[in-house]
Amino acid sequence: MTVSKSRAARPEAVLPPPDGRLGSVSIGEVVLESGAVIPEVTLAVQRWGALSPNKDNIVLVEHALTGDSHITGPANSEHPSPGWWNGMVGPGAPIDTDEWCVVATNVLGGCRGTTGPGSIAPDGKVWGSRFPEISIRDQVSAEIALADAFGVERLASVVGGSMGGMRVLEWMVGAPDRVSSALVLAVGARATADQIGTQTTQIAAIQADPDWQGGDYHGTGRTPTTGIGIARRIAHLTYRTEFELDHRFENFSQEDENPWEGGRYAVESYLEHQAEKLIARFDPATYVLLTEAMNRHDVGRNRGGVEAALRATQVPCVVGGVDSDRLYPLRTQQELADLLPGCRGLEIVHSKDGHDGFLTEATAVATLLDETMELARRG
Ligand SMILES: CC(=O)SCCNC(=O)CCNC(=O)[C@H](O)C(C)(C)COP(=O)(O)OP(=O)(O)OC[C@H]1O[C@@H](n2cnc3c(N)ncnc32)[C@H](O)[C@@H]1OP(=O)(O)O
Ligand SMILES: N[C@@H](CCO)C(=O)O
Repeated sequence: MTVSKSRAARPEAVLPPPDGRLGSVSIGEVVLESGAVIPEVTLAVQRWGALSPNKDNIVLVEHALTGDSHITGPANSEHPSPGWWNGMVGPGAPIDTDEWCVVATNVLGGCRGTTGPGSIAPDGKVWGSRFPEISIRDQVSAEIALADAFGVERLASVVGGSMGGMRVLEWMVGAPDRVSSALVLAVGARATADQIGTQTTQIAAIQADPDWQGGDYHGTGRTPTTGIGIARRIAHLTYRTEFELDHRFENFSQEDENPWEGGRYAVESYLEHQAEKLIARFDPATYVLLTEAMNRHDVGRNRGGVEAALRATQVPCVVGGVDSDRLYPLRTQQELADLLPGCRGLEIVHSKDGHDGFLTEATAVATLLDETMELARRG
């Protein structure tokens, strides 16, 4: 991680209020793995629960690809969707906000309050295609800078699934002295060929949309909604399972529609619905940027490879995977569980929902969070 020169002179940042209201924290410049610099980075931050006097009770919750800092609570004027992990955080919840100070950010490159391609660059114009390529490691550099800004030496825990799990791994391996415990869910040590294959296809769909305009569409009145819609439909198929889709939709037609006469299949309508929901809430340029960051995910890069990197961190952790996950198959979590010295063994979430099981299987995920919070208590 690279510390901004200007950061040392900054006054300590103040956490947003403990009721989940959206806050914004400037962390100055972030120097990226590539050597490029983003000069002024602002992170959207939400917080639930009181900070302990010695600032040692923070649980950082990391969102996945299209999530954001709104992990819990209803949709509101600041957030068009309800919290993506509702039920997991709050008084008496698995991450009990009577005990823990829960912090969530919108990731570097995001589109829900954090600096990203749709933000205004220092020259007063939208970043657009000029926004530098980033990595998962860069996203964690920004989060470490945020902890510095709050004067927090060590997180009690960092937890997350999918792209959130990638950031958990980068914390554990890149800053092991700053994390007391972790939950790594539904992710692997590096991107697989299958993931890169489907993800680059999603990027191609967005970039083939004439409204993409080389990534400089912000402010033109044209947005590559068709492209991101197709990307989401492809992605959503990877998030669910063949069995669950066929059980629900078989080869049914959608209600009054007839596929022989230009109508849709039920599963087609379902995927279009998922696409429309994402189109309404997500910037295609962020989708491309974050998807490329996931393609680059490799916790072993410049650390002697995956095995050396994972074996070198002693952070106590829980590793969980979903048995029906075709995108991040269990073998990828088994590798993590085998190589991470702080893991007692792989924990398997049983689900029909595939990769989305880390979002839908509330009871099983709550159990994993309980175990992680127990590790956090041991410090
Ligand atoms: C990391 C993050 O968490 S990001 C933020 C939240 N997550 C996402 O957006 C990820 C994408 N979404 C999903 O993966 C899932 O919808 C989840 C995980 C949120 C919920 O999963 P499930 O509860 O299994 O929902 P499911 O996949 O059945 O989708 C239900 C929706 O499909 C709609 N639907 C079902 N059948 C059809 C159909 N034939 N035609 C059109 N729409 C349909 C339902 O009406 C419902 O709509 P709504 O969500 O607007 O109320
Ligand atoms: N449903 C998740 C999938 C990626 O893990 C998302 O939209 O972020």
